[in-house]
Amino acid sequence: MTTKLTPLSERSAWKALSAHHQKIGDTQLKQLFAEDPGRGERFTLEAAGIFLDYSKNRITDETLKLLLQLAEESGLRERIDAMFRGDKINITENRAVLHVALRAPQGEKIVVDGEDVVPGVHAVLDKMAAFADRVRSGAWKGHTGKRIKNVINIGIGGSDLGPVMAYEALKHYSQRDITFRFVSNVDGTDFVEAVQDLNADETLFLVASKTFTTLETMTNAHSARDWSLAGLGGDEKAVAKHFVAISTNAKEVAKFGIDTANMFEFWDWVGGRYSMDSAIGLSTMLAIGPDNFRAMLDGFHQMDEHFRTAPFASNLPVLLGLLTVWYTDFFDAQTVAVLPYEQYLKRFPAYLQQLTMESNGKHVTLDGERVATVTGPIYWGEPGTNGQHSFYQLIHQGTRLIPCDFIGFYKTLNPLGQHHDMLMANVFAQAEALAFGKTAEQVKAEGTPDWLVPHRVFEGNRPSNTILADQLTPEVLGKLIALYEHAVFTQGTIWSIDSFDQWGVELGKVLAQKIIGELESKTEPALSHDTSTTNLIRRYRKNK
Ligand SMILES: O=P(O)(O)OC[C@H]1O[C@H](O)[C@H](O)[C@@H](O)[C@@H]1O
Repeated sequence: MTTKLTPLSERSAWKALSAHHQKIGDTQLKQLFAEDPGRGERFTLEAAGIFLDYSKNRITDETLKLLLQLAEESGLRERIDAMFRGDKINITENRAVLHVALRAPQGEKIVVDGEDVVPGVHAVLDKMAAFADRVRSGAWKGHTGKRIKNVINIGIGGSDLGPVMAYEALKHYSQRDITFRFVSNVDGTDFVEAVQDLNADETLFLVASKTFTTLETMTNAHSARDWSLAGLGGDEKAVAKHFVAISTNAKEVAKFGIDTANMFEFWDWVGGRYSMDSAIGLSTMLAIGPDNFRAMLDGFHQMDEHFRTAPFASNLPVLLGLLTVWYTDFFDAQTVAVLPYEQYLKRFPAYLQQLTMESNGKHVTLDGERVATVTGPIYWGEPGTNGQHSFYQLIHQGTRLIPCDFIGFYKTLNPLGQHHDMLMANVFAQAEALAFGKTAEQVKAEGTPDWLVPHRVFEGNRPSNTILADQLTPEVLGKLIALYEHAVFTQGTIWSIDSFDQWGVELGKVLAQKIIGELESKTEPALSHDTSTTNLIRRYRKNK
């Protein structure tokens, strides 16, 4: 970093926000709505076909003004420009951060190390499309001449969560005569269960790994290779028809035994958790076809352009990101619940967990100083209405403040009687109940005995966003994901952290490597761990 950043707590907007929070922090949403009849319409924003109602947040016009000022003071504009320009803003890995280039239309120019990366992106997309067409049409044959009926993606983290989420989200558009499965865990059960009813001669494995060195993925890929060869008469030549690789690391791909002609490339400027729209999305393209995949990319791009060009006050990802900072740092909210009222988005919260928490789970600033404020909240959630019958109790009546993002669609992909209206009624009802609650007077007026009244009171004043879109199409999915990607970027910029590295995952990996040897050694290993770890290892060795 060339210029040293003003520490967050010394930025004038931050100080003003602290004072402002003292003043309005306890103000009730009920009061804010009563005082301002236009609030429910004014605090909304529609862009790129995504509608956001943020009126049920504990904010006033002044809060918004100060949050937007904080974005300016934190250099958000410059950071956005730097990212889109291909600057190496991932400073700890000295890398550009260019997931936006993955959806840049042909003809756009984004230069990294003197090279325009956009033509390469489109060359890979074309290669993926040609391959996907062959597999989907049956032109691509397995080793024994049969068509591919099963596709198994082997990957973990960003090489799994994005593909699974997108496959589930876009299942409506998928080719139903191909079975898709996803193997990620190094627990052998994951692989064994995924293949137990499949024939090797009809099964294609996609080995997805940015580094192609990840322990879990390589272990699963080797087991897949053994399983394939066993089912195909042990002929090594079969590998070429049943394995393709998706990676940035051609050397390791070749070492594994996959012909690099069967490799779909991406680049070090694509972070794992930002890679589901790169070649890592090959399973998605195989499922929904190249046209739908391109429509998804177009959706991403529309949100990218909105984020890049819209003034902050009318910028969806900026507002979403700033509101999260507001609750995390001033209300001590530790989590954000993401609640999609759309069954197809059932894996969206899990996907967002890596996107948000691996990005902003950081405790040092870009300057290497310990942060002075709290950073990345915990994201979690389940699709509605299921969550309502499980954990919503705590959101409504517990002691914690949990800001919620409700996500819903005007139209369902599966019209069925009254189902969709019922589903959406629940979105609106939950947000209303959280915000406005139910007073003791109201409870009493219903004839509730006095002793029961406190139990039945809803305090309200629980904030939420409601995000609405037309229908869950590939394009809309792209927009939604980009919305969160850029909201995470906005948060990371305010906190002045590197949202694009993930050093926190390293230590456990290194220690596990050592312990694997200790668990497997034939002779009693000399152990030099703490007494707890030593004891656990000994106990496992004795009982395994
Ligand atoms: O794609 P790979 O190189 O196999 O990495 C898979 C995942 O593992 C790492 O540990 C990181 O925490 C993730 O960011 C990454 O997505």
